[in-house]
Amino acid sequence: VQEQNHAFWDTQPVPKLDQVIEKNGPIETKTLDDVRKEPLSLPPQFEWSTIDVNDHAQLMDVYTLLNENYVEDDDNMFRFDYSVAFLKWALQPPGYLKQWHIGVRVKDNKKMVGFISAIPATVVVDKTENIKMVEINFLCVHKKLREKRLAPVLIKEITRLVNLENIWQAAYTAGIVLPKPVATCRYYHRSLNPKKLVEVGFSQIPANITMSLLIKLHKVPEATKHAFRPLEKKDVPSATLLVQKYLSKYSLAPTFDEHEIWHWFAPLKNVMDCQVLTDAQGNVTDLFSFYTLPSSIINHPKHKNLKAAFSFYNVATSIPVAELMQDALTVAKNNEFDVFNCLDIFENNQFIKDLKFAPGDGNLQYYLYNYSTPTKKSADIGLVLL
Ligand SMILES: CCCCCCCCCCCCCC(=O)CSCCNC(=O)CCNC(=O)[C@H](O)C(C)(C)COP(=O)(O)OP(=O)(O)OC[C@H]1O[C@@H](n2cnc3c(N)ncnc32)[C@H](O)[C@@H]1OP(=O)(O)O
Ligand SMILES: CN(C)Cc1n[nH]c2ccc(-c3ccc(F)cc3OCCn3ccnc3)cc12
Repeated sequence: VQEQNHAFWDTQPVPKLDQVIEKNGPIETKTLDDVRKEPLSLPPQFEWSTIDVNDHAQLMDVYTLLNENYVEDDDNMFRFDYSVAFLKWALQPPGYLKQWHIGVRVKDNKKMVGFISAIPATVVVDKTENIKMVEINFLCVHKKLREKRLAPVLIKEITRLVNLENIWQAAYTAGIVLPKPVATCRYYHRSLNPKKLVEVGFSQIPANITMSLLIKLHKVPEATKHAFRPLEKKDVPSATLLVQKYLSKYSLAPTFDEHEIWHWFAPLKNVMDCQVLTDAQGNVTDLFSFYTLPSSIINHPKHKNLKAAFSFYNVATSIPVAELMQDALTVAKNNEFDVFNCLDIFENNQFIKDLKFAPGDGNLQYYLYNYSTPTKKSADIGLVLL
């Protein structure tokens, strides 16, 4: 029995928490005529503000709002610190629309106090349904304006602007349980700089082992075992075929055309690392990728930031996946990352233990908006949201 009453989510086309779902399909069907033409009303002291991420000042407003008010861990010790370059990359994939980068500002002083974004994506559900949808991300309300029901207004406004483009489904993830998770995934951390992680309280030193032993236990090879090199534009055709073939095995996965592959996987300093192995014909046979997402360390005297790598998409066909990821750890360590994070999605359970990942303290829930589908196991998920 589910006691929770979700005053907003119970009005939305999402399955109830206690609903058992048998088949796939939209929950409601509307036409453009049903979509409001004017923006949702905000409380009188606020105004909508479409963010032009090509305008550095406006992008800085988004950066600052998130840097000060975005997702924290359960103990409020760390807060994600998405960089300016990361946000520009995340918000401007092929086909992006600037009207889907929505800010809320205080009318008097133009201070940004809210944000939500949508980017276009094609997501395949249960290997059969190719759905043109959006990925929703970076929902944020300033700490001083919490629990005033502003989030539902932001969500309804982005829904309206997406519907106006004749798109009726969305994918999103969150650390909290809402109606109704498509999958509940766990996250895992591989220490690369155990001394700093212990100093900042990210991890504890296990009983009766010394720091020097902890460091030794987490050593990674100084050089990769295989001849990985950064992805280049010439690799895009074969990398696209490799990634597409791999993702088609999963029950929730995106499709990427060549433009999207180049956008999401092109190496970008402090944002995206992607390295490949190729065969004698120059075709990509193996690929690892991870993104750079530091966290601010809240109120620490010595350390201000934790440099974290987050596993993105990885494909191994000529070597075992554990060797692919071992080399990814080496590249991350050599680039001064403190920790390498991944979820228990894809076939990640095949390397999480052997490569000494430790479980994190929470879950990441996957959601679809206006689409019913039977619950998936984590290992069925082939989609990564930033
Ligand atoms: C066809 C297109 C469709 C597009 C849209 C698809 C859907 C997209 C959905 C969005 C996906 C975002 C994905 C994403 O960005 C990745 S998840 C990260 C979300 N952001 C953060 O956690 C940052 C820190 N927290 C905040 O800024 C605020 O706490 C937020 C803004 C989160 C809530 O602000 P607040 O001041 O704390 O709360 P009220 O305004 O009073 O509102 C309370 C209502 O909001 C519901 N709530 C709370 N957190 C939520 C969350 N993370 N998703 C969805 N709903 C969330 C909550 O259940 C309640 O509804 P209920 O009463 O029914 O339970
Ligand atoms: C996915 N994307 C939507 C951001 C997002 N939103 N909500 C979240 C909740 C957990 C994770 C997450 C995902 C993978 C991972 F290895 C660790 C994580 O969080 C650790 C706890 N934490 C939160 C902030 N600083 C530390 C991401 C997110």
